[in-house]
Amino acid sequence: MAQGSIRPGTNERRGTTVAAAPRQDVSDARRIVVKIGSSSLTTAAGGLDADRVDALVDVLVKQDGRQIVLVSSGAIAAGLAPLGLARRPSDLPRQQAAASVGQGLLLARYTASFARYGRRVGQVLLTSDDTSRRAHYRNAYRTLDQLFTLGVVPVVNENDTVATDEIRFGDNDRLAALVAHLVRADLLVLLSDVDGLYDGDPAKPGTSRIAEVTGPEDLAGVEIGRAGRAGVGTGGMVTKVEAAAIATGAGIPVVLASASRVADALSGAGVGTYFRPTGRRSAGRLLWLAHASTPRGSVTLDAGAVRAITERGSSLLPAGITGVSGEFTAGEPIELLDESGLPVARGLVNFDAREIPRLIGRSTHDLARELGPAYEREVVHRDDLVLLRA
Ligand SMILES: Nc1ncnc2c1ncn2[C@@H]1O[C@H](COP(=O)(O)OP(=O)(O)O)[C@@H](O)[C@H]1O
Ligand SMILES: N[C@@H](CCC(=O)OP(=O)(O)O)C(=O)O
Repeated sequence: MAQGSIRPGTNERRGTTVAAAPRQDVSDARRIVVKIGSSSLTTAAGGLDADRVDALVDVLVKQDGRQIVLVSSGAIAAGLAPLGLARRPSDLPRQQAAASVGQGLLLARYTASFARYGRRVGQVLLTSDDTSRRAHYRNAYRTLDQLFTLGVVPVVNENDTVATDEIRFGDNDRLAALVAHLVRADLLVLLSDVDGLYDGDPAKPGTSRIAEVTGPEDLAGVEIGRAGRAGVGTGGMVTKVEAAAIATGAGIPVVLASASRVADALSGAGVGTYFRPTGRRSAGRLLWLAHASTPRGSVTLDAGAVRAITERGSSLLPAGITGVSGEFTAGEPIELLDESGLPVARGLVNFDAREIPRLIGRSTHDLARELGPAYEREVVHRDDLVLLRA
């Protein structure tokens, strides 16, 4: 582990304190995505905890001059008791049934809680898959922006009832990072039942909180675990660290903190773990394409096509394709492989898989003459393509 670059902060259980670096970008942030996990919204018995919802809302409504998007998990957890389920089911249909019952209850809880301050909430349910499509991405942005304009607090969750295993986020951490990018947030705050990222399993003695992560090299050797104590969360720290990497890579700072310290986390105080931005801010939905979509198949490119898309920013034309695999329809995400089968890029394809064999190696001009003008199009347009290698 790169011990030198990790700044230890307060190890609350051991009572030692080291001053953390100031987080100016956190205190200056105006548009903020706050994500809260199931484990921070439930009672010990597993039901939705109204007091914890109120405690969160009490802080969020006091963020004067700031726009907040709340990404809230908890639909499945909230649906367990009404369905007589003792614990979170492991199969997708019962998880979806629980989410279907619980999402309404979750929103009703937020609606009542924000109403104490005369504030309204709006439900936004997103799937990972459709948000990588251009029209849907634009629409999601427009809806969220309009909710801000109207002073409504958007409460986002994954659309659990329609998401299949293949396209599911499952956890809301990466969804929150992509929403932060979608709304061009200045900050992402991930709230959990643990007060930050630890250098090992926090349940074990001798592990301590990491106050700041400056880049991926700081995480070498850190034991990032999955299971949560409460048994209602899903991704553990793995998905939180992945979410932090997505957001910081897009220029958005991240604070990972305990839900009970949300006020401090939002103020820029040295609580939790602060992940410093590593990349530049970027616009567009291509981040979604890289991180949210599940490719439905692939096409293999010859060396010239690989160079054209990686070095010249070109679209992928039929002439550069040597093979196709998988079942996909036009508009779906596919992977673009080099001749050795390694992924080069991901893109939204303009043809069905079954149409591609007869296009392979042909010029768009010839195809148009032979098959009609509809065939004079790229297989993947450059605007729908994201490179997976630098
Ligand atoms: N290195 C680590 N640092 C902090 N927490 C960790 C680490 N490894 C595993 N965890 C576990 O991750 C849990 C949080 O993840 P999860 O239960 O999915 O929460 P949430 O519902 O908030 O998304 C913590 O309760 C903790 O037990
Ligand atoms: N969409 C799901 C989120 C699943 C979940 O448990 O996520 P998290 O607690 O953030 O790890 C729900 O609302 O139950």
